[in-house]
Amino acid sequence: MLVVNSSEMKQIDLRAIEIYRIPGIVLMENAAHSVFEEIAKLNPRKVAIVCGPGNNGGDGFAVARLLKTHSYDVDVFFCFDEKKLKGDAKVNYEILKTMDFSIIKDIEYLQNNMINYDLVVDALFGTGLRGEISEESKRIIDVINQGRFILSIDIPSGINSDNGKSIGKCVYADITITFECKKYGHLLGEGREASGAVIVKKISIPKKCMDEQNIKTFSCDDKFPLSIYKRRNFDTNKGDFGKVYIIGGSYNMSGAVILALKAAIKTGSGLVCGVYPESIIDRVATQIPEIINIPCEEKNGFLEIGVDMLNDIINKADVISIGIGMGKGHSLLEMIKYILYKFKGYVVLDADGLNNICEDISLLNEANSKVIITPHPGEMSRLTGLTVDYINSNRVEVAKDFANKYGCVVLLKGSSTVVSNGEETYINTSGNPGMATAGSGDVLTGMITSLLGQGYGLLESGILGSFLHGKAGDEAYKQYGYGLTATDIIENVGKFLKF
Ligand SMILES: NC(=O)C1=CN([C@@H]2O[C@H](COP(=O)(O)OP(=O)(O)OC[C@H]3O[C@@H](n4cnc5c(N)ncnc54)[C@H](OP(=O)(O)O)[C@@H]3O)[C@@H](O)[C@H]2O)[C@@H](O)CC1
Ligand SMILES: Nc1ncnc2c1ncn2[C@@H]1O[C@H](COP(=O)(O)OP(=O)(O)O)[C@@H](O)[C@H]1O
Ligand SMILES: [K+]
Repeated sequence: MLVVNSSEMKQIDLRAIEIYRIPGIVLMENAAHSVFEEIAKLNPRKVAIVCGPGNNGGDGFAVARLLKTHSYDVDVFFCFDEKKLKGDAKVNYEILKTMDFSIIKDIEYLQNNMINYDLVVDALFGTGLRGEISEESKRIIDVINQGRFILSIDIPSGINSDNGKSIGKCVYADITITFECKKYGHLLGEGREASGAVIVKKISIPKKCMDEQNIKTFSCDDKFPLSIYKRRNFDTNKGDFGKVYIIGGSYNMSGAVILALKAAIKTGSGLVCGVYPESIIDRVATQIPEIINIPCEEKNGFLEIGVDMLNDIINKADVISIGIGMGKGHSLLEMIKYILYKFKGYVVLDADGLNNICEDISLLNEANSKVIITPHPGEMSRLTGLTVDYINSNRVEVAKDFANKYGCVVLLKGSSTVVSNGEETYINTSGNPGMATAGSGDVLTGMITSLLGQGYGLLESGILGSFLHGKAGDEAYKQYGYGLTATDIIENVGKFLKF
């Protein structure tokens, strides 16, 4: 499903109005109808609609009229100066005034009588919200949040529709009805939680008008990423699913590479090779009998792979994952460089693979490998010099820009993972806060490595991998709640890999 920011939505609306000659008031009426339809399903006894001074408030006024004409008991709250109203919002406000509507100015009234309302509609601010919100608006949001059931129109008020950040205070809705397509704010940051269940309704904007916007950002829903996953022929053998190498681990850090190797096997790889320091062979080999062990020379507990062995790996591998639990050092950076120049297959760079290349990030541009990087915001901050806060406020742009600049696929981890090849960008929202646990990212790396080996492309593996990782985490959550572990995620992956 398409995802837009506020400026893209505005351009779509403007084109619909100016080029396709659909009056704005018709769009607002359609928006109001679609909200009315959803409210009717809830069959409320008494509804409070809290309206703001812009078109989001205009939607609210129109919904109030539709409810009233269908004999619902509805009160409108409007705590702003009516002189602020303009355009279509003003038209709908004026209509209400002709209908003997009680438009209540005092939000305390709602607070004191909340018990009487079984539905509160939040039509305070939509995609036009900018900057800080006043104490007065915060007070209104506090009161809305006391509602028994809260429906937000377009986006919960207080959420920045471009990045999901709460600008001071926000409504926490049970459901959000939005128009034509999702906004970034429904999927990212606090907005993901604040939106509740998001329902997308058509408001008669022509498909051509949408297409002309040339939107290349998408949300992942159940159907889409799973439809990438291919059924296997009966007549297959283990060699058909790629030979993948996971290079990582150090004397003090063996768990991460074990998790990645297990995840690769459990995601369906036929041949998984673990390349790690020889001193941890007992730990790794006893944990995963299914892998091919390639113990290597080491110095002070860190990998020191000779050129002959590197060449052997490069010749045999379809996919090489580098970095997990590997540590940082000059010879490790040299090894990564060597692989990136010599190897023409897929490379997954994660964790210390990324921490090592921070010193010489331009090597990504010179790479002959096809690279996917899987940083969390901290790693992305080290790679780019941007702050974690900036990265989290601009997740889509940061991932997209990096992918463009360095010619790789970027999978930016977090509660909503963003995957971009610079042109197309996907936002994944499967997963849960229980997955913020040590080793969870190592599992994702193993899964992506495995999918690349099975023939999925860089972008496909990133999208499918992050989606499956989240789904497996959601299954693990059902069993163990926030006590879920990285191993529990691995155990649940297979549930989604069947037909
Ligand atoms: N376009 C269309 O065709 C359609 C659009 N539709 C609907 O329109 C909505 C977008 O409407 P919008 O652009 O009028 O913005 P909206 O969210 O109501 O807020 C603007 C108002 O809030 C105010 N305000 C802003 N920031 C503030 C702050 N920090 N603190 C306090 N006040 C602040 C701002 O004041 P100003 O900055 O102008 O002084 C202005 O008065 C969209 O979400 C959807 O619901 C549907 O009808 C379908 C068709
Ligand atoms: N709140 C959350 N909701 C969904 N997924 C999450 C959440 N927190 C973390 N994750 C996922 O868990 C993984 C954590 O990876 P990472 O930070 O690299 O951890 P580690 O280094 O311990 O393996 C990422 O895939 C991330 O997207
Ligand atoms: K709203």
